[in-house]
Parts: sequence; structure tokens; C-alpha cells
Amino acid sequence: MRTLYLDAFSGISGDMMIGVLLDLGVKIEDLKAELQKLHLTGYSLSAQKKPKNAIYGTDFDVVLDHGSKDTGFVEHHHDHHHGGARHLTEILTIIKNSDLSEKIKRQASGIFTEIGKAESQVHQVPLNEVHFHEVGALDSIVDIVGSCIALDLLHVDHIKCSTISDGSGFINVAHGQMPVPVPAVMQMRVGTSIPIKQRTDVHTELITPTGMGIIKVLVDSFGTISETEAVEKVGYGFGKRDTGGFNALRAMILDRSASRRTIATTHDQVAVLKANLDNQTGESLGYAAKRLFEAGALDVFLTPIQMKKGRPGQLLTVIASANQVTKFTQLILKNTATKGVRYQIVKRTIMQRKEIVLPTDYGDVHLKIAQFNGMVKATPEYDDVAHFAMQSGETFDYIQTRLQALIDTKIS
Ligand SMILES: O=C([S-])c1cc(C(=O)S)c[n+]([C@@H]2O[C@H](COP(=O)(O)O)[C@@H](O)[C@H]2O)c1
Ligand code: NI
Repeated sequence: MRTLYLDAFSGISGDMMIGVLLDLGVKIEDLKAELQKLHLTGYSLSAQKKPKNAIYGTDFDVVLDHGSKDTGFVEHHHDHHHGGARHLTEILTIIKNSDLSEKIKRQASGIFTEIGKAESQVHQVPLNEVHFHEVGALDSIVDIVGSCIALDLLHVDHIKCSTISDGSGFINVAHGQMPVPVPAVMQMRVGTSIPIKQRTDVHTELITPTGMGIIKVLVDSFGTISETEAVEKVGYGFGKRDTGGFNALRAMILDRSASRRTIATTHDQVAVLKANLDNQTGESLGYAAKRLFEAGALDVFLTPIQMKKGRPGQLLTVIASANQVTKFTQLILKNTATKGVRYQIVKRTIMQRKEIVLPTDYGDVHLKIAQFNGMVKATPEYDDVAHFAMQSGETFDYIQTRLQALIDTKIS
């Protein structure tokens, strides 16, 4: 499974999103060709590879034929702008009547509707009366539809996002002062668990309403990069605001390398390291286990035991490669309260393992296949089951049972 990971340490805007996708390899000609399917004129695209703080990335911009962009996102209080405005419904019609794929139409309309609903709530105007200033609307259409197109061109199966940073304080827009996160962003947060962290060192907006709409509609999960995922490529899309720091959206293409390896041997040796612990808190032990996993332990587990003087304790067991006894002994001594570590090198029989991809109605599923002396065990990859469950709205157990039944008919 190919995952796009958004590392939003400096927030997200439409320009940053398209910039980072171009930086990851999407061709601007392909993006332009797809955008033509909207049948809109009056703009051109600019994408420049350049350094910021000595780090190379892509600076993307929508250049409007009639010059400057609207600084405010929506005009709904000022009747004098009505002549040049585009209602949400008009924008949804432009998308609907385009020659874009159904998937892109659904995603882009979803993002516009989320932003429209937030503006409608914040400014207390009915949804069908929310309208976008003509110039700002064109910029937003290209940013939003362009983000959906560029993502499609990148061919990823899953989008995961870090905690998103926003700034703090206030910004000035066409209608006056607004608190950060700006009201539309805060409104879109309602009813979600999208993780946002406010940076007190940045006194401007880092998450724009467009950026938040993209996150809300397109991101499948939030969290950190897991240990089993390998980073294939890194890109940077620059933001326009002067934040006093490195203002970019970083994104990575991830692949699950660790679980994808083929194991051909059937016998090997591993080290089993143990320590009895009766004077360490649960928090501290949890931290130690995390560090041991991060260092490459094959397994780490704690077993409740009864120790001397009637003390309840924990037996820490670490399984590691046979040649890493010294490294793991040092890590256990450093991160736990023990003064000694027992270890043994043990023989192990292992099933030969490989991974294959099986197309299913839900999408491609990665199968872990283990074989030994005529026995075969084939199981679907956890991440795929979780992804399909989230996408379809079915439970994890339902998807797992269905996939397992399909696999069993194919394997037998
Ligand atoms: O003009 C209006 S009403 C306006 C409202 C809001 C709210 O949060 S409500 C925010 N803004 C600001 O406009 C710019 C453009 O946003 P994009 O998403 O198009 O990049 C941005 O600074 C918004 O915070 C305007
Ligand atoms: Ni507004």
C-alpha cells in the first residue's frame, strides 16, 4: 500500500498542497491538462523549484489574468460585490458539468461544501447564499480541484496526516481582524478529532480554510509514521506567509518495507533477553518498550510476575537478532531500573514468508503468505483491512472475515 504522509508542521493551504504534490513528482503539464476539463479561463499556473532556508522545494501559485487575488475568502456581507460573485451552487455546477472523473468531482465538491457550511455557520447566512468573490473563487477552484487532481496523479491508496500546526494571535483580512485558527477553520473542526496544535511562536495563520477543507475531506487517518513503513520520497511545498520560520508543507511517500520482505530460511537463531522489574512505573516501562521496538527489537513484552518480599513485578522479555545482544543489553540497562540482564541465544524454526498482492472488490490487498512442510498460512495485511473498513464504513471484523474467505478460496 502506498501512503502519502502529510507532515504539517507549518500548517496547510491550497498552494502548499499542490506545491508538495508537484515536488513529489506530479508533472505540471498533466495537472494543467486535467484542469482544462473544468473549461475555465483567466488563470495560469506557476511552479518554481527553489530553496527556502537552503532547503529545495516547490513554490506553487495560481496567477490570475486580472491581477491581484481577493484577500478575503468569501463575500457575503457586501451587496456591492454580488455582481462579480460566484455562489457555492454555481461552483458546484461548474464542477458537475466538467469532464473530470466522478471521483475528483465528488472530492472537490465535498471540499467546497465543507468550506461553504463553515462560512454559513460563522456568518449566519444560509448555505445557498454563501458566495465566493469572483477572483478569489477562481483561485480557490484551481487550488481545490488541482489538489484532488494532483493526488489522483500521484497514485496513492491512503493519506495520513500528522498533527497539524496552526499559528496564534490575529490576522487582518478584507473584513477586519480574525483570530487564529481563523473562524472557518475552527468551525470545520467541530465534530471531528482532527489534531491541531497551536504554535505560540508563530503569530499568523498557518491553516487556511482551503487547507482545512482538503484535510477534512481527503485525509484517511492521523498519526505518526509507523516503524514498518519505509520512506520512499520526500517533497516540500512552500507557503506564502512570513512565519519567521521554515514555512512549508512536507510530504512523504511511504511503503511498508518491513512486512514486505521475503524470508527464505526455515531455521535461524535469535537472542532472548530478560529482566525482572519491581521498582519502575507503568509509564516508564511503556516508554522503555517503545524505545526497544524503535531500536529494532523483533518483539518486546511484559509478563506480570510475583517477586521476592511479596512484590508484584514485570518480566521484560526482548527478542532480537542474535548479533545484537550488546546493543539491547545496553538499552535495557539504560531504560529500566534493572541492574542485570539475562540472555540466551535460542534456535528458532520459522515458516518461509513472502508477500503478494491480490486484487479484490475493495482494492488491492497485500497478503502475508507463510509456508513450511506443506502447511500454508495466508493472512491479509492489517493496514489494508483497517483502510477498507474505514473507506466502506463496515467493521474491521467484517472486512477481515470477507477477505480471509476470499483468500482461502484462492489459496486452497
Ligand atoms: O473573507 C472572509 S469572510 C474570510 C473568512 C474567513 C473565515 O475563517 S470565516 C477567513 N478568511 C481568510 O481569507 C484568506 C483566504 O483563504 P483561502 O482558504 O482561500 O486561502 C485566508 O487568510 C482566510 O483565513 C476570509
Ligand atoms: Ni468568512
